[in-house]
Amino acid sequence: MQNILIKNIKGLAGILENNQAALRGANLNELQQIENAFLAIENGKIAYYGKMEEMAGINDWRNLEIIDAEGKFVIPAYCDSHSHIVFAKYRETEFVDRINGLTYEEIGEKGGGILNSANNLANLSEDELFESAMERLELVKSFGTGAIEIKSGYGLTVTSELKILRVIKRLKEASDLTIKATFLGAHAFPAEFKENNAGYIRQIIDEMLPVIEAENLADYIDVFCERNYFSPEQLDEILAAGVKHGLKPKIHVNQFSILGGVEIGVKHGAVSVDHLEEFDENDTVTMSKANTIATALPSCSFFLGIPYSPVKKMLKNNIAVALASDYNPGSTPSGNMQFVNSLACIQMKLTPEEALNSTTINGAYAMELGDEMGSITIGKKANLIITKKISSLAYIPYSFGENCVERIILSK
Ligand SMILES: N=CN[C@@H](CCC(=O)O)C(=O)O
Ligand SMILES: [Zn+2]
Repeated sequence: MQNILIKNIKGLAGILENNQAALRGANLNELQQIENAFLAIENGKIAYYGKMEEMAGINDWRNLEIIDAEGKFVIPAYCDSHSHIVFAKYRETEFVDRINGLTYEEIGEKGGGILNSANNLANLSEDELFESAMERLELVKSFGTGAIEIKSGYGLTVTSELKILRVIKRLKEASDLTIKATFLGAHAFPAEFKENNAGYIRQIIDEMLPVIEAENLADYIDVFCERNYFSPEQLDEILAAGVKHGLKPKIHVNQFSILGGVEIGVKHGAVSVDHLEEFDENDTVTMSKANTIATALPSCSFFLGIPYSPVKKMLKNNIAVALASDYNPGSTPSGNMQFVNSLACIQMKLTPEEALNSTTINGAYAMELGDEMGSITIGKKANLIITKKISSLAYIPYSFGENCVERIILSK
């Protein structure tokens, strides 16, 4: 990567030195900023930054791309810690079904939903899945995403789950985004295991996990713990097996109902527990004492018309909160993290600063990438957004639907 000097930056925001963990409570509202700044990138890393008048520090001007960012902001690229972007087809017919009165849960019960996506995916080749997922990665990159977690979960057979994870492994190599892979074989019970749940769980534990470990196909294990999907007991069993195979949990819990999944995730050392549209006092107590990050997915609430996760209350209780897209064909057909910031402010009442920190540094920690990216920090990877000319940082969530990103700089 060529060395880069960005000069005349209107506002360099998201500066964070000497930080070692996800931000909590009032710290999430702190967004350190330098006006009229410069930032220098050497060998893909943030080498120096400061006020324009301090720019003399740079001594090697050879092989240097100079970017004039007058009127523009430089912020960390978004870290999207929850997505399902390897899928076969969008599901807009279910969208129309919902407009006509069916609920997301009723569509799932009729064999639509996740099972529909699994049927669509079964016949596609690894190459076809790779091509469409690469296009989605380019799309989210254009909206400012620099790192993303991608789940399997639309396979639901040994062959198809491994196929998806092999696609994600190829994406990790081919894309300039930083990618983490999550095994979500426990996304739904396939129709043939409807009466024999234990049989499918045996496939996950005895046939999928050993191959995943042997081929190093995943970083995390996920389970959709929900009524009609996986019970708390099944969650417990699958997480224990995943941990034995070296995978840390990052799980789907409390989307529609509270079944005790948060506590089980924390017990197994989950990096994050995700969704949390439903969240009670027990969950609050558990999460305020845990290192586990609470990841909310406001675009899913927006699209399905379900409650927004009570993140403002979580912040008051000192819980580490991240926000992610949940990009998938069923509940969230968008991976636009600027829109996530808009919903965070408009619907969840976060400040623009809290929203930005939740989608950058805390998103990075929710993928165990907090030491490498997610903030403007000397020595971190230069994963940055240069905005268009905008009046203030609050303009980004305020101008929902607009793309405020002019350029994204990424290094892996
Ligand atoms: N809720 C479970 N999984 C996905 C949606 C899956 C689908 O509808 O295809 C989610 O996180 O929202
Ligand atoms: Zn999800």
